[in-house]
Amino acid sequence: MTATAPKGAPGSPGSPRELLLSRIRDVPDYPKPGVLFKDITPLLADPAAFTALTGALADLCTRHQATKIVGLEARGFILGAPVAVRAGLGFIPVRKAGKLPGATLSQAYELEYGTAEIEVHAEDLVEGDRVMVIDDVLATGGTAEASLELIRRSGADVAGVSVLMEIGFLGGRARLQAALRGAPLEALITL
Ligand SMILES: O=P(O)(O)OC[C@H]1O[C@H](OP(=O)(O)OP(=O)(O)O)[C@H](O)[C@@H]1O
Ligand SMILES: Nc1ncnc2[nH]cnc12
Repeated sequence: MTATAPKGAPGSPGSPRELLLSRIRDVPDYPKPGVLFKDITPLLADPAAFTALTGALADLCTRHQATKIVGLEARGFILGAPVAVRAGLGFIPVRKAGKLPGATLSQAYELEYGTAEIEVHAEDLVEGDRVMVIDDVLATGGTAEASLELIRRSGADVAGVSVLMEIGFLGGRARLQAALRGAPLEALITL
């Protein structure tokens, strides 16, 4: 007799992971030669997949007792806002520099080439908050690392970082270790 994984088991056909994976489109050489871009727009367009995704991320927020959600511009907004609604938590946007009207905390970080800067409204995160960072992709980890610096500088605690997918060979997990200070980094899919 041949053993088969039950429908819905992790990694089996029909599992939530397989559903999500099947809705991520690979686009070679975008936005520049040599990059395999992971396009989530097919997943966003599929209500069953989008619902499964936001439910899984909201469960992580509940499990880690988050009290606020930070979403990283721009794709982290698309995921983080419905996750916040599902988890019953407030949503805090971390934006690229120059987009927020109030007093901000800013953090510069290294990209593959050059530097970038992200900001959060200073009043949005305070001591006592437990913040879950939500994004679609963890690649080199530079963006997530800068967001953790912002959260720590605000006085808030980090409940974790939760992403749809981690591109393992780019080393983001190792880069984030120090900034996580033991908080969990979870990816629904590791590539
Ligand atoms: O781990 P890293 O190497 O920092 O890369 C991951 C980040 O890159 C992408 O955002 P991008 O800056 O392309 O912006 P977008 O969401 O506005 O497309 C992605 O949504 C993550 O935020
Ligand atoms: N390969 C990739 N695909 C989608 N988003 C990304 N952000 C950083 N690297 C990426």
